[in-house]
Amino acid sequence: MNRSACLIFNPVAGNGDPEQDLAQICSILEPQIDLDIYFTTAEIDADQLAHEAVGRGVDAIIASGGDGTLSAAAAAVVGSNIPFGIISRGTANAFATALGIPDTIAGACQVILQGNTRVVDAANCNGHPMVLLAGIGFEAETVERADREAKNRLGVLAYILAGLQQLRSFETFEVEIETEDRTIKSTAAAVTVANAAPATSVFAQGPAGIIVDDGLLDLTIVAPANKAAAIAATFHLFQTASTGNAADRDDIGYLRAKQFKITTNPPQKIVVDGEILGATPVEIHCIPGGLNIFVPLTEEVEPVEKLNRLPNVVIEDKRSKLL
Ligand SMILES: Nc1ncnc2c1ncn2[C@@H]1O[C@H](COP(=O)(O)OP(=O)(O)OP(=O)(O)O)[C@@H](O)[C@H]1O
Repeated sequence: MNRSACLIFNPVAGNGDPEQDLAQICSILEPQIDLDIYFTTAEIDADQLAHEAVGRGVDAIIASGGDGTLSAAAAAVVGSNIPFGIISRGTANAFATALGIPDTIAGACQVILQGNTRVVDAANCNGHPMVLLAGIGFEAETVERADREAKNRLGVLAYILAGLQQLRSFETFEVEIETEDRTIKSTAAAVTVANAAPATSVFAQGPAGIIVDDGLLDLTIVAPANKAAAIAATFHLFQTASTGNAADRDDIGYLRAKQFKITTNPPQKIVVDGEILGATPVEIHCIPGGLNIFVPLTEEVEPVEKLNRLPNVVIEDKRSKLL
């Protein structure tokens, strides 16, 4: 018997041809999965459609669109234990990259067909579900600058140009960060709290690796003294993220905690999973194991060991004694 799933499809996401995209998805999935297809509209978003699907008790929910659609649908699925699949068709595709899911339609569909799922954390930001990250300050301003029209014209370059423009009006703010056991006060240009983040979300890349199922959130604070330092700090984060190292500059700090309460002076805009969501103060807490996501099958990595050339080495296999 075929599996079944609710497919939530944003027909205006990205720059592709939505009819072709949908036809491709159906041609790959429908031989094995009965799809019940719902389209987002300007009035009915992925969040509402996913909520309704959860209410109907569907077997699986698949969302296809840009990061906005995927995050909104994921948010509605948090805590339901319903397997969730994503097919990225957006500009940045941060959601797929952060979770190691292919960002091509064919690749993403294969992952769903394989049926392998992984339980990952989610988070809650001022009452709204969050899967990837919340950006305060610089990143929020950049996202706001990269509007729909610019994204249609320029794709991911729209974010880069918006970032460069934003750097011209570089500003810092006072920030107070409260965790379950500490309060930290500093000045900052950007504060990012990540549950999961692709390497391209540079302002989330203070720590060496963001673990998506550790029950903790990673906060990065970027506090450059001036524009030149801001550029250098951004470049440093870009480099360290690409090489998998933790940031090592005095004006970049990071810490892990289960929850953060962040207050700024003056108030700063917040972007959550790519969408502007009000302004500070903000409270964010981790929801351990909140999502059950279709992810690629990965080969088990054998623990590495190297013993055989040690001088006078003797290795005794205890299991053979028991036989
Ligand atoms: N049928 C529709 N007509 C107009 N707007 C829509 C429709 N369906 C969804 N939207 C809007 O699309 C936005 C979400 O777009 P989404 O993030 O999926 O794509 P994107 O902007 O192309 O991708 P990215 O976030 O990667 O830049 C939401 O603001 C939603 O209201």
